Amino acid sequence: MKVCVFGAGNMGARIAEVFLTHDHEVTLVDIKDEFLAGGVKRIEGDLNFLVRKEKMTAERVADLLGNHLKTSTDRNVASDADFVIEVILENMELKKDLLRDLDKICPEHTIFASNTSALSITEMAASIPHRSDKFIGCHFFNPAQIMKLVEVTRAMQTSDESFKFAYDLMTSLDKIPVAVHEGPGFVVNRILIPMMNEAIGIYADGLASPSDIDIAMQNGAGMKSGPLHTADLVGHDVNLAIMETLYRETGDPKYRPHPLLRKMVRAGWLGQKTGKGFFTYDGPFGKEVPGGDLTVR
Ligand SMILES: NC(=O)c1ccc[n+]([C@@H]2O[C@H](COP(=O)([O-])OP(=O)(O)OC[C@H]3O[C@@H](n4cnc5c(N)ncnc54)[C@H](O)[C@@H]3O)[C@@H](O)[C@H]2O)c1
Repeated sequence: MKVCVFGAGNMGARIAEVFLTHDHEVTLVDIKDEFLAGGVKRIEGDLNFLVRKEKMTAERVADLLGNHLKTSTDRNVASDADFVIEVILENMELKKDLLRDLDKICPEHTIFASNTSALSITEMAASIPHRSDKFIGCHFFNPAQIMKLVEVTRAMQTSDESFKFAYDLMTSLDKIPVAVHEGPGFVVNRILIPMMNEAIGIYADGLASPSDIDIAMQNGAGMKSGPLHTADLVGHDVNLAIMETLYRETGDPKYRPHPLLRKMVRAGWLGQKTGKGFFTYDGPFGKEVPGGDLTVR
C-alpha cells in the first residue's frame, strides 16, 4: 500500500518506520529538507540498532531505506496515496489547511488519518465534507515503533468501512488497536497528561526533585516510566497543547495547564527533543545526562 506520512518530527518519523518495516511504500513529507533529514536519521538509527541486535539484516535495512522510503517537501506526492496520516504540529488550523489541500490532491479512495493527541477528529473530518466518512484518528504512542497501542478514534462522520479498514490496518502493523469515540484527549491522554501536569505542580511546590517524583511513581504506582520523564519524552509543547484542549473543550478547571508548563514552553525547554526539560540530555533526542534534574522553578 502507498502511505504518505505528513510530519517528520518526533512521532511522524517513527510512524513512517512502522509502515516501512511492514512492507508498505512510504513517503515522508515535511516543510523543510532539514526536518526530513532528521526524521530519516532517526529511522536509520532505529533500524541499525535492530541490525546490531540481529533482528534485521543490513541488506534489508539498505533495501528499506534505498527502495521503499521516499521523502519530499511537496504535498502533491500524495496524489497516488492509499492512506495518508497527518503527524504535524498539534494545531487545528494547520491540520485543516493540510487536509483541505490533500482532499484536492488525493484520489477518491484514499483514507485520511490524524495522529492528533487531543484535537477534535469530528472537526477535522468536517473540514473535508465530501470525504469526512473516510477520516479517522489513528493515535500512536511515543515511541511509535515500540509502543503497541493505537487509539482508533471515530469522528461522528466516520463510516463503519473506514473504521474497519483502519482497525485492521493497525492490527496488521502488529499494534494493539482500541476503538474510541471522539472526545478531548481520547482515553489515555485524558488520564495521562493531567497526571503529568500534577507532577509538574508537585515539583513547582518544592515537594520533591524531578528524579524523586519519578522514582516515587515508578515504585509506588507501578509506572514503568515516571511522569516527568514521560512528559519530557512527549514534549512540553505537545503537553501544553493537550492541556489547553482539555481545558477549552470541557471548561473544567481541573484541566488548567500549570504555569510552569507554560514557562518551560516559552523557554524552549521542550524535553528530550530540545535536549532540556525536567532532565538534561546530551543534545536534541540525546541520552539523559545523569544528575541533570531541573533546578529552576
Ligand atoms: N510527542 C508525542 O509523544 C505524541 C504522541 C502521540 C501523538 N502526538 C501528536 O503527533 C503530532 C506531531 O507531534 P510531534 O511530537 O511529532 O511534533 P514535532 O514538533 O516533533 O513534529 C512535527 C513536524 O511537523 C512538521 N510540519 C508542520 N507543518 C507541516 C506541514 N504542513 N506539512 C508537513 N509537515 C509539517 C514540522 O516541521 C515538524 O517536523 C501532534 O499532533 C501531536 O499531538 C504526539
